[in-house]
Amino acid sequence: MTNARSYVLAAGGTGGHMVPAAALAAELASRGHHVALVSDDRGVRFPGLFEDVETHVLPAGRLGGGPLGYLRAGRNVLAGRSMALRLYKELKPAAVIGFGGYPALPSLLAAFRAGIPTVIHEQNAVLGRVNRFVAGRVKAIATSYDQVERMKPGWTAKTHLVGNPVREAVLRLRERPYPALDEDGIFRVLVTGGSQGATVLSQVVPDGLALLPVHFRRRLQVTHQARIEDIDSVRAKYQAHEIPADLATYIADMPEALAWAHVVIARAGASTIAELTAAGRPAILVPLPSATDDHQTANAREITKAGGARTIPQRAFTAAELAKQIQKLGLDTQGLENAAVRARSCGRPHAASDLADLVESIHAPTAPIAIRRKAIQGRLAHA
Ligand SMILES: CC(=O)N[C@H]1[C@@H](OP(=O)(O)OP(=O)(O)OC[C@H]2O[C@@H](n3ccc(=O)[nH]c3=O)[C@H](O)[C@@H]2O)O[C@H](CO)[C@@H](O)[C@@H]1O
Repeated sequence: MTNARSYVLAAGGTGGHMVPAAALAAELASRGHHVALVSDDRGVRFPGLFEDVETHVLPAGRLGGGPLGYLRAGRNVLAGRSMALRLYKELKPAAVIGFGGYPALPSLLAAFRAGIPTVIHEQNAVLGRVNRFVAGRVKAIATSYDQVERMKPGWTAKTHLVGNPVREAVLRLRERPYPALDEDGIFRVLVTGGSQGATVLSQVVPDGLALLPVHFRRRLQVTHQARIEDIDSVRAKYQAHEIPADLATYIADMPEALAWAHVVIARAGASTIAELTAAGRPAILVPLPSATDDHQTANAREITKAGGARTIPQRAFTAAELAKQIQKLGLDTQGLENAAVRARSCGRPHAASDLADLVESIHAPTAPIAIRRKAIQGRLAHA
């Protein structure tokens, strides 16, 4: 393939950064390009995402922790940048694509130093810290929402709305109908707190579901992702309430869990929202209040406004409130199906291919190796 290029993807360690990076890696690989991932220890080991991708761990630093913390972080960033420069000599990437998170920073700084074109992708409705730090110097900024807070007017010309790429298996759910729901049939609830789980969902959801009238409670089938330290108490609660529940600290096959869910109770992490809107699943969202710049509340806005989700701030997320919301939803089959359609209407199913198009359009100042060689041979032939 003459236009095969090498690309480096740089992403932080949480699922919110790694999942879209994996979706772009798959899309670029399917176009014949070579892709390498640069991340931290956590990122490269993310379950089920990068088995077929070349991975590199670089030191990175998280800013904060007083003067000593900053010093340590600065040292790590510089060490990571030097290692990335050595890596680029070998890989000769046509572009470096950052997905935010501190582990992405050294790779982007190295790309600036080496004159390699850069693209950043922002998953959230608020530009994250690392992306904000580098946004002025990158060639293109890809966003997931129409409205992104913390952007500067000077960046508009290089900003492209592509959406937040999801896994192929999630995208396929778009063509599957909302699971059949009849008034006395099984009602499936999926509970997920993002890649790290969320204690508040474990504290509130089992007790909230237990408050439902008995005929509704008997219809419930729950899949609940809980943090390791919470899982035993969550299991005990569901058993005590006689609500059938499958529990996991990490749901390995999230596309399948989503496929069957009638309603999803979740945090409002960027990939969770992208998956709900790709598949079209109604949701009750409880944004993480401590998220930087309250970005999860911002992420939840579009799907909530469209009528595909209800957002409950964590301070108001009580068992009684949850029971009220679930009962309202569960008793209105048509309303739930409408909410599924509205959630789906917010999806951006071409995100991975639009982002790959953008990346391919950002050429390195020099052409890819194969083409360059051909051009030199051509020039020699004409000499
Ligand atoms: C706590 C925190 O700081 N979270 C941030 C983190 O995402 P965080 O990883 O918490 O959450 P996201 O919703 O963005 O992504 C979670 C991903 O993990 C997958 N998953 C999750 C649970 C599970 O059991 N199985 C599974 O496969 C989900 O399907 C999804 O693809 O980065 C996102 C993107 O910058 C932010 O929007 C989030 O606010």
